Amino acid sequence: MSNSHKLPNIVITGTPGTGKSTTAELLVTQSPVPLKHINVGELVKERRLYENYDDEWQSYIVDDDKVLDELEPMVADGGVILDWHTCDIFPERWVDLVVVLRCDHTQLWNRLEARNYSLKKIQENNESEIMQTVLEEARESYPPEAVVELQSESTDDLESNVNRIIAWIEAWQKNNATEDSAQ
Ligand SMILES: Nc1ncnc2c1ncn2[C@@H]1O[C@H](COP(=O)(O)OP(=O)(O)O)[C@@H](O)[C@H]1O
Repeated sequence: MSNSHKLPNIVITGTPGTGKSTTAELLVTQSPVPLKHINVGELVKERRLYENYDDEWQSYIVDDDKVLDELEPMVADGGVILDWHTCDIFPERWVDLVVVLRCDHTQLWNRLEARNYSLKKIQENNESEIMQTVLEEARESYPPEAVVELQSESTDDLESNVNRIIAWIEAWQKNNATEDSAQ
């Protein structure tokens, strides 16, 4: 995708509560280039891209094929931020950068408690963060140079993460412009 698009697609992933949406929203407002934030979890709900709802885990059983069909035209032109707690379903060719947000588990616990998640769901997510499940998933699904792990525990982290992603986008554009003119 990087060869045929003027802007990169970026996945922002991480355990629920690590700060994906907050980071994506700030990135959209601060980016010098236009970016579109897609909260994939919201999209799944709005467009019913699920098989059913699991009461016990309080979550949707997502229909991956439906999600991919829905997203394909949206990512085609680049400049999209895909915000989701999982990343391995997105084809490698769609994605130019995968940002995995991380958070100290005590702080994560408090954030999820503030969301009124059930104890079971808080424990599940907390354990997943400790086991760095999403990071492992990203590393298994994308080339090492495409995966960046960033802490998201403070407002300073938030600002510096957004600045780093913007710097990365600018570098990507420069490389891409060089590739375009060389063709
Ligand atoms: N870097 C950060 N520093 C402080 N609070 C944060 C940070 N990132 C996220 N938060 C807070 O944590 C909560 C969860 O953030 P959110 O962006 O909704 O997470 P996610 O999209 O990963 O589920 C929100 O209340 C948000 O304000």
